[in-house]
Amino acid sequence: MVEVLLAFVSMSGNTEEIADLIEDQFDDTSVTVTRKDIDMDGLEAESLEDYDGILIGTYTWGDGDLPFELEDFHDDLDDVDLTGKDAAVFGSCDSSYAEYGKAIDIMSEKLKAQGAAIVLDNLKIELDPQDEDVTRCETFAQDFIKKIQTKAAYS
Ligand SMILES: Cc1cc2nc3c(=O)[nH]c(=O)nc-3n(C[C@H](O)[C@H](O)[C@H](O)COP(=O)(O)O)c2cc1C
Repeated sequence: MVEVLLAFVSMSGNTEEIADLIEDQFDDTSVTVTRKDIDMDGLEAESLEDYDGILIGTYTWGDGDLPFELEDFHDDLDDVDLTGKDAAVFGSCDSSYAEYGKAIDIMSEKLKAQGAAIVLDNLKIELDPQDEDVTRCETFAQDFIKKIQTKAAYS
């Protein structure tokens, strides 16, 4: 059984909408997805070791900063070995800010530094997903599922 974690933070619901679109793509696949709203459900960094694939969603705060709710999680990842995991990062951004979606880049870099393979380009959606963004979110999820299924088939 291939297990994927879909974990996100969302202050005003935009990143959650993206997570919903991604989660839907796992229906009727052989891949099991576990959804976590980090602010509500909590998430221990070391629990990432339990999954084959990791999808993290985040909005950006301040001047290109991680949201407060992700700071401890991000720091705790220092002690977690993600070698052998496939990962990708997504989130809602706002192009009126200079550091567009920077928290997505920060989280992606951290997962990579801990050994995960970042298998897709970071997915940055402007505010809430519009029609063309829905397709981008669905394709992102489908590509991730394909990659993780292919990897499972050869391991
Ligand atoms: C105080 C503040 C600072 C922000 N800073 C950034 C930023 O640096 N870069 C960016 O792309 N978006 C920034 N945003 C925009 C949010 O990331 C954006 O509104 C996003 O859609 C929120 O996602 P959510 O609905 O999932 O919470 C900021 C928003 C606020 C309120």
